[in-house]
Amino acid sequence: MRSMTTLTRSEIRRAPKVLLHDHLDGGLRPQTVLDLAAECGHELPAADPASLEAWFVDSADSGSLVRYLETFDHTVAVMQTAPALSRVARECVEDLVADGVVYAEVRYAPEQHVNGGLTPDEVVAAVQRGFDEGVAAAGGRIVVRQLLTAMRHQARSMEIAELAVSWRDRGVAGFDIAGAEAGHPPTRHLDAFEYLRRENAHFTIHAGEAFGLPSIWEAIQWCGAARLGHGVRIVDDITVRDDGSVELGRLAAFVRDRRIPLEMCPRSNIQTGAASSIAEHPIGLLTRLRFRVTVNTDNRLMSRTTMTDEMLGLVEAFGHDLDDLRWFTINAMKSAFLPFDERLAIIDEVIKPGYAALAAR
Ligand SMILES: O=c1[nH]cnc2c1ncn2[C@@H]1O[C@H](CO)[C@@H](O)[C@H]1O
Ligand SMILES: [Zn+2]
Repeated sequence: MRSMTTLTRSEIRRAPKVLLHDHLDGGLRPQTVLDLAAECGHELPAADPASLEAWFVDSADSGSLVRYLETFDHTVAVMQTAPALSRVARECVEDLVADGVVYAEVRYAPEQHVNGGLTPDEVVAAVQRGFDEGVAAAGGRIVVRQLLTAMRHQARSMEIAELAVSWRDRGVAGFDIAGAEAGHPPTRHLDAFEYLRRENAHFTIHAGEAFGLPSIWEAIQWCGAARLGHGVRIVDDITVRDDGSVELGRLAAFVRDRRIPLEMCPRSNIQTGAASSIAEHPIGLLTRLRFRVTVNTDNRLMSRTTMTDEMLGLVEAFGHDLDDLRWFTINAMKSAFLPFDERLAIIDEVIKPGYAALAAR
């Protein structure tokens, strides 16, 4: 896997990338947070973009998911009007295009954006407007879809699931639950997941990040999740012996056998304490064991990251080459909540030629 010459940041940036796990309210530009806070009169912990960015990163660097999530109070507070939501969505697309992302599913919780009087439906419309503007300005270099998240400690998942179904042909590709994991098992929202299954709708579940195997097991075997948000704790069901041999427990074997995609977010996991460093992150083992691993950003603001940074970190820690990055990217595109023919078209017409062009240099 170690190539003769290590990939440079600029090569990785130019490589086509696919992003399945990115939070809209975790990816704002610091200057935008400042502008929107000034407009709505929200008080922030810092007054210039550099200090504000440092505040988000330092506060998120807490070693705990619960404290990591507290930083979202400030981003969510400034995303309460249609123009604010559209601006954040448009800039998100611009930033992903600059990062070399060719397909993205961006998630957020509509129920958190109704404090200014918008209905959840108006929230989704405002975000879609921003995505459409960003995609049009990028001249078709990216395809973007929304994932609607319900907060796992709240009780609005059924309503948000219905919203996802009502928007499914207008830019929403699926559904998710997020928020503090411990004490809020996915089965609390079983009615929403059962409804989505009856509707032939797609969903992923944040599971196995701050809590272990029971959460992953419920997400897959009770709720029917098509993908796992993070899923890092699946390593608790894998034994690596001193002689290097590996044994998978039944759940880990099921996840690998069924090719259940893992939406892995290495830098975010280091901040929340789910992993201690990139080199020690379970993504190394899971990649070696050929789980369906995908690489993601989670929260570009709080983790001061991009897809290029995430992949560069993996290249540095594990010696990955262009073929490995292509493997992560095709894994992700195969796992997208987009119709099969559209996934195939992006793989054949964008991803494969993009990597071939880079390899030929
Ligand atoms: O890594 C994560 N784990 C669990 N929840 C998260 C993570 N990142 C963000 N959110 C939560 O998802 C909401 C909607 O986007 C955010 O407001 C945040 O509370
Ligand atoms: Zn997440």
